[in-house]
Amino acid sequence: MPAIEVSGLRKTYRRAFGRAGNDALRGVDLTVPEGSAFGLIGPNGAGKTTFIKAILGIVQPTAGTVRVLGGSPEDPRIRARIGYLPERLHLPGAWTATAFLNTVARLKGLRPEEAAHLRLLERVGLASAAGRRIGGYSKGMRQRLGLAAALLGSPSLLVLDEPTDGIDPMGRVEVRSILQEEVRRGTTLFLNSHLLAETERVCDRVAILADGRVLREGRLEELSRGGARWAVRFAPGTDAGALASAGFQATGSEGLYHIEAADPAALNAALDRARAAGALLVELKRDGQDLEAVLTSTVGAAA
Ligand SMILES: Nc1ncnc2c1ncn2[C@@H]1O[C@H](COP(=O)(O)OP(=O)(O)OP(=O)(O)O)[C@@H](O)[C@H]1O
Repeated sequence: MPAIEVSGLRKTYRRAFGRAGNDALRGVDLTVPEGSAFGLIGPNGAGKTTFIKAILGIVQPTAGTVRVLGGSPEDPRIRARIGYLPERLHLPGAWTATAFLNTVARLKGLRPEEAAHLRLLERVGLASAAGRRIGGYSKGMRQRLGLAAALLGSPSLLVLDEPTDGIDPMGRVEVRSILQEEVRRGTTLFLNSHLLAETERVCDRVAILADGRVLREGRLEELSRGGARWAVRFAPGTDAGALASAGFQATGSEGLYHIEAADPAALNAALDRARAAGALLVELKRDGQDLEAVLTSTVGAAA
């Protein structure tokens, strides 16, 4: 059973005074497999937040169907299994983080457990600020608290709208490792982020949304077409003829070669042939497009 199954989803925001509506989603079909780490990317105004709100039952679709964790997003039993970090967080400034988590736990139908909440605050790097008023928190601290609230009760599905917004680079590394831990635990992750490097590091599937439509969807390595092609750098002085007969194509740049290898065995066999000819490997990386290039070329081609 997929974690999220959306078909023919449309959302038109009505405008006042009878003016034409604003089509935020124009017929979206999307399936998010259970246990996947799924990234939604796209330009400003593409409909990403609207899509997230629709799968959470926060906005009512104009047309189409939404199933989440096998049920309706409006079912409180389904909602209790979803952790959500919204794009714009509204936090009560006069409260402490612990009081806030206690209330969120109650709203989720969980028993407030102080020790567990403190562990959670520690996990998001807020242990030392647990007793401080939220009003005095920085933007990044507020995001971390929002993430802690989303993680309450070990949800089956984690929906995060720009989770690292305002978080410093060190903090992003921490957040990333929390998300990776959750995915390893079996949680399905649905991530909307403009930080494509984050999506690339955390997600295994990606959908590109633009102007209310899904332009591409698939496994990250399929989208980046980097699966079979490798860039290999050898130490200077290697016999170019020997490398060519080992299957490496010269690029014109000193020591840099390309090779197509369907799987790790084929890649290693080619490297063994090169080494047998005296070549010394210096650098090896996949020769695909990064997500930024995939996004800009996909959106550019559709415009
Ligand atoms: N409450 C609303 N009323 C009217 N129009 C809205 C509303 N919310 C969003 N829209 C419009 O719907 C479209 C999609 O907005 P949405 O916020 O879903 O995009 P997004 O991809 O999340 O954008 P961003 O990356 O800038 O956050 C935009 O044209 C936006 O102006």
